[in-house]
Amino acid sequence: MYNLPTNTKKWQFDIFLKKIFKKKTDAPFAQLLINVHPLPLFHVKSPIFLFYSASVRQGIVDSVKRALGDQKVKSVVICGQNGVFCGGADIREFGRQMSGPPLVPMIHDIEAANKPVVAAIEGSALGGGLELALGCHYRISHSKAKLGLPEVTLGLLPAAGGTQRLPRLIGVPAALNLITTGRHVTAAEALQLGILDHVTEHNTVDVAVKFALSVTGESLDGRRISSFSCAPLSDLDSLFEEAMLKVRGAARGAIAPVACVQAVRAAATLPYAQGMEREKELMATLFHSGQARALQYFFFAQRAVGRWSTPSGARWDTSQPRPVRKAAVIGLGTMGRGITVALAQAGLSVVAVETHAKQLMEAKKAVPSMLKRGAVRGGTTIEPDSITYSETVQAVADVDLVIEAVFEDMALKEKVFQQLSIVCKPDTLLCTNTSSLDVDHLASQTRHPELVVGMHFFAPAHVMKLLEVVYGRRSSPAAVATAMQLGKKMGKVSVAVGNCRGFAGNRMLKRYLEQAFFLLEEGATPELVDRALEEFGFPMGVFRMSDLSGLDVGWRVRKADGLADTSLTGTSARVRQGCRYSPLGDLLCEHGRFGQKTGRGWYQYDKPGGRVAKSDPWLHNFLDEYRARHGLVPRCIDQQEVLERCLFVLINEGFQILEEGIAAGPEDIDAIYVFGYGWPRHRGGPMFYADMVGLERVVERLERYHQAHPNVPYLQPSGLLRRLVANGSPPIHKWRNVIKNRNSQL
Ligand SMILES: C[C@H](O)[C@H](C)C(=O)SCCNC(=O)CCNC(=O)[C@H](O)C(C)(C)COP(=O)([O-])OP(=O)([O-])OC[C@H]1O[C@@H](n2cnc3c(N)ncnc32)[C@H](O)[C@@H]1OP(=O)([O-])[O-]
Repeated sequence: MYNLPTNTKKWQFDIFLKKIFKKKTDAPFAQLLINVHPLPLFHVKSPIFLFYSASVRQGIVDSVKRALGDQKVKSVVICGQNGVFCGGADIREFGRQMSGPPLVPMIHDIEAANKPVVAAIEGSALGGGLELALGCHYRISHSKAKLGLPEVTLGLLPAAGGTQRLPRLIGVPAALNLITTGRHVTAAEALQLGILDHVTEHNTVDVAVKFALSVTGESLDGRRISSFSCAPLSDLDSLFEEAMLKVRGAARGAIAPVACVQAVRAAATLPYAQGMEREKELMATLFHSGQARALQYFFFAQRAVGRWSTPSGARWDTSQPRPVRKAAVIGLGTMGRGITVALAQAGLSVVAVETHAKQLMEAKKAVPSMLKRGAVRGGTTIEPDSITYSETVQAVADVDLVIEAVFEDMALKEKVFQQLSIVCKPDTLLCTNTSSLDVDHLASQTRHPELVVGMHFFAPAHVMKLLEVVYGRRSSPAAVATAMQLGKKMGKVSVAVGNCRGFAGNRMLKRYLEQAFFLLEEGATPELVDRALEEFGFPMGVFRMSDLSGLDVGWRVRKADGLADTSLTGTSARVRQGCRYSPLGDLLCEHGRFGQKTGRGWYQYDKPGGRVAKSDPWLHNFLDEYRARHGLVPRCIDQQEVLERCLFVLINEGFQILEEGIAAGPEDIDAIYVFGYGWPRHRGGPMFYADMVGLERVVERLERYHQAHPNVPYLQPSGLLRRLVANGSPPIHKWRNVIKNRNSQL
């Protein structure tokens, strides 16, 4: 077996072949194993996209041509390098001018070859990588490999024959599922589906070589997938109608899944060549789309947040995380239970503490069933004794890290941190799951404030991917690094943010919610506002979401802030600290309308805990009376205004957060909103959306709404937003430079 360095030039490859031929001619098996240009993958800094980097594609095209043209070569094995086959196209290249030999003809040449070509798959065979393997006559894989056509997650479709060959190989229903979801499958599932011919635990290339030798000279007619027909289906139309309904329902406006269904339909209804034309046509509708740009931006954004930094100069690559083997959770309410489950699922031993006997009992029942459901979903098994329960904080004396998740009340949390500071080992990290309270204040309750950080989980904590890691003024780099790493170990996307009221996510959400309330005052209805946001792509509009999370949660915070005072009348009823305020949410709560949990909120539900929201005539009367009482004349509000007021204030607060250094870059805010608040991924995130809409337009609209509502100061465009526009609205990947120059802190 011969390996070539990745940057092998064509002429070097020729010399390599000459040397091989010279040396091996007398070898027993004259069939030459052509390691068709080792395909390095995922070496950071190494080029990943082998098919689209012209030189690599040229290298592959040349070596395959040479191998296929050489009479002495009886079979070919295509394999990767460093245990990875190929992750498909280099996504970074999509924004650039494409060059070099096209992918499709190369795969055709391999498929049409008159000698067996075997793909030896290790690590990943994704996108164009799997499409190459589908062009081969046989596919051998290592048992740990992952395979898939994830193009739809990048706003694209498999455009190198994947939509035409996969349905012919494994059938339309299975291919539809893989292509419209973009999910990765294990080698075992790929074998069961019929994608693979053999799975091995051993050296895949060796097995592939032996296999390639064993099939030398055999007919390949039955091995050229493009010549297959799709397995007949009883009712093709209803299958595709159903599939289209399903993707449209799940896609919430994303266009790639719809195009994927159309492309697979072509495979089921058209001859291969016409199907390939259809695939090409559909890819052309996606390739330069805004959604594809948004999804490809987000592919890198969610990886960029791992490279965190803080204003004090702490960074991901210079801060050493501490090992965390044993953790504790204080408070076993809804959040505490979810965090306990997530820690156990990450393989940690957990001490779960609840001082209220009833709540402890309920948690002891709930947590095991949550773990069981998780085990079924994730195929994971949890050691039954990995969680121990206790009624006293003393039980956490020997843990490495504690997450406090008691009721959202500062006085209660202060007491817990004072206790922990006494009970725990001096180097134990003390973390709080508060969603808005002051982390620095809690740190000041302890002997080691440098070991205090926020770990803000999102409900349900064992399901939601987002984790805001909140660093305080005195949090040490090691404390931040440890929390970030633990988050990753729990399968979370951890985003480092600074300590301020509501941190990043909830701080922006407050502005979004307030604008929604103001829109109701001015004539909108919850239905109109929610429809606009759901058509934009949110899974739930702001009012349906509030009903789900409970109106009383926000009410408690507003009361704690001294805002929720419905005894005020006249103009002062709708003004707080000189700014406009809407008591609508407070009034609803005073009517006991907390949302789904009470069966009444902004909508009505068939019973307390009901999930299906129905318009509520009571609510509409209540709004009419409220407007009349405050002399508000309702006006016609369209979806555009709803979107601009709700989303642009959220975005503007995002810029304010970047300006203050609370978040290091736009990717952090976009990851927070996509993974924590349902911002549609195919819109990239709030900051990317602002870049797409145009920063000038965002400024112009905000100024227009501020003129109309001068007592809403945060409608004024933030300084950073104005500065970016003054700097010619540079593209989003250049914003960090503008931020850096302004903010010496960063
Ligand atoms: C014609 C054809 O039909 C079409 C058109 C296509 O083929 S479209 C392309 C289809 N292919 C994909 O969608 C595969 C995408 N990649 C992944 O799913 C994962 O990467 C992975 C393979 C499962 C490995 O996960 P990982 O967790 O081990 O490492 P990582 O942190 O994710 O990645 C490690 C580093 O590699 C970078 N990277 C990974 N895949 C990349 C890719 N395809 N292009 C460019 N960079 C990539 C990534 O940004 C990171 O960089 P940095 O942050 O270190 O600077």
